[in-house]
Amino acid sequence: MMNGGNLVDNDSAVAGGVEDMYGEDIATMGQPVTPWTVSVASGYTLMRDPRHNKGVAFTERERDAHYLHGLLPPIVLSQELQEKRIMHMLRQYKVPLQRYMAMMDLQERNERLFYKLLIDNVEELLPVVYTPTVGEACQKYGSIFRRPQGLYISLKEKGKILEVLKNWPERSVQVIVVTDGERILGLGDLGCQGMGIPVGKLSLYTALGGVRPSAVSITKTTSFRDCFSLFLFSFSPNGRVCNENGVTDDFLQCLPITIDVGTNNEKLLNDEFYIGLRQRRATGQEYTELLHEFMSAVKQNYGEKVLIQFEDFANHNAFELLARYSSSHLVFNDDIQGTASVVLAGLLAALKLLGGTLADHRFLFLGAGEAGTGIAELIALEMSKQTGNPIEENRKKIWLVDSKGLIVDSRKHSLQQFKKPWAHEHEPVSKLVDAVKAIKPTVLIGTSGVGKQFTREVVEAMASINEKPLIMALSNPTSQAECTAEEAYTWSEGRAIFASGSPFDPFEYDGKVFVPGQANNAYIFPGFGLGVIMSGAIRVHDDMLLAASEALAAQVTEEHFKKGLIYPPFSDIRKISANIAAKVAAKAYELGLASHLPQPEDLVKYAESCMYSPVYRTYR
Ligand SMILES: O=C([O-])CC(=O)C(=O)O
Ligand SMILES: [Mg+2]
Repeated sequence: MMNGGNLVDNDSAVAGGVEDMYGEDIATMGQPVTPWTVSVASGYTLMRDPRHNKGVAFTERERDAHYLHGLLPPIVLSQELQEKRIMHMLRQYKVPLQRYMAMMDLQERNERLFYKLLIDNVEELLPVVYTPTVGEACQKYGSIFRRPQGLYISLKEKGKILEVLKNWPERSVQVIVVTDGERILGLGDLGCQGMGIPVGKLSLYTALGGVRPSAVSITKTTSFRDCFSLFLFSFSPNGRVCNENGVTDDFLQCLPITIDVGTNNEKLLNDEFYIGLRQRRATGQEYTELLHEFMSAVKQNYGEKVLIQFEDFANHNAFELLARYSSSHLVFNDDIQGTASVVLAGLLAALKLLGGTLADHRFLFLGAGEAGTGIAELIALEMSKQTGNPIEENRKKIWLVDSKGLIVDSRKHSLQQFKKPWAHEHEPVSKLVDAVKAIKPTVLIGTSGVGKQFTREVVEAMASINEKPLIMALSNPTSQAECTAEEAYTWSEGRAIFASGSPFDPFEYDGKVFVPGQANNAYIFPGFGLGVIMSGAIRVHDDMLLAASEALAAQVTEEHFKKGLIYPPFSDIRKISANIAAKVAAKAYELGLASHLPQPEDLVKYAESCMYSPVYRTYR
């Protein structure tokens, strides 16, 4: 039974909170906790433990109780002042990668301070720990490598994956984000260096969605043997030292994983600092078997209810993995489903500006991969919900262009499976601008992974067809965006409604300030995951994605619309995530997929009470 764990006094579990999953959440903030299960003669180890370290914020009483005197300068600072100091330091760095490295160092040193910074300064720091900077970090991961983060599973571990999972010190993992590094953002194959993505995504799970973090504390790395010898000296006030596995903490956690099957990136293969297997990618049966072993081992080790988020797999594997495991595992593909949900939310909100219903619009995509076809399908599904029309009818309002031109019926025989539903009757059209002129879309969506494809001609064509062209340039990072905010506003003479995957600054055109929205799946997956976890959902259902989209769209207010925004600001993300979580959980209960019974009465309040808070706890 996973109860409050050892950081919280078990007797004082309070109302609210997910009692059997979370001990240390907002609902228990006021109570003192024991930072250390195995107390030792010197507090030095406590200070080196990122999960419990507070640096100069340790109070006099804590310094007394935990043998810290002399190990710290005399000053005692508040967490707020520490935060101010580090923000000031970060702003001195002009190179984004330096900020990224400073943030990673902070995460490794003082986890709560890291999350406090991230939560309080989300709009400023999201581009540092996430897109676009995380993309550059992955490209240079070998050169900037310090302490390993996350779990690496390579071809070398074939046949032993379960053992490797057991090397990870946390037993109670709740969310896994896994990549094989083949399609990192729009940057392509970065092999093992894709690890930056699962690490970054899981930081957002915690900062934006309140799911417990993934960093490892020293207590939990203690082996049974170490525990035993320490046990001879002392034991913790609540009497719990280690269980028989040498694991001292039952909290449910996040786990970043990279599966290394090689890389086809020549530059990395020749890079002396590359951290992965120096071989070309395994494919076919070898790949399938490794992934199958992985999926089975995860279920065996962590049980049915661990949420496995697939991230940045190449198209040819992403669809298949999702299809193969969605009936046996709790799986979610962020690039297909998360992106679809966030874009649909933007469209639902944009209807207030554009008028009409979803079914009144025509959609053209550049890019027919995971994001493109995932979004297209969810739009068609929502249209069906709204109109009662069969989904095949609705698909006809949605057109996709790939690298060979408009997807049309005459190409059907040579198309990959996931593109086939979008092959409608039409003459072949090879260029995007001609497709815009032929299809006359009201909405243009870029999911190609290739930058600068929405040229002046394309945007002007959209603006000549539509009073308010809706243009979404979703490819990440910024370098891969189909066009910039400035280009969209200028070339449409200030008429475009624009959103992008990576952030752009506000832009002034003709005396008016336009604030571009960020249509990034970071709006959805943290709240979505929280909703799945708090309801104990056993499977992901498309209706849960639709519920998430509707919940996000409902957070856009009149004030946002006035600025041309179709997404609420990221600064409100914790509240937004709680609302998304509540709607997703409600849908899981309605569909009979929830296993945490009975259903809490007020799901929003419940979600909020479960969320991790980065404020320092008071130590006994
Ligand atoms: O990471 C992001 O910013 C969004 C995403 O999933 C991707 O581009 O693959
Ligand atoms: Mg992704």
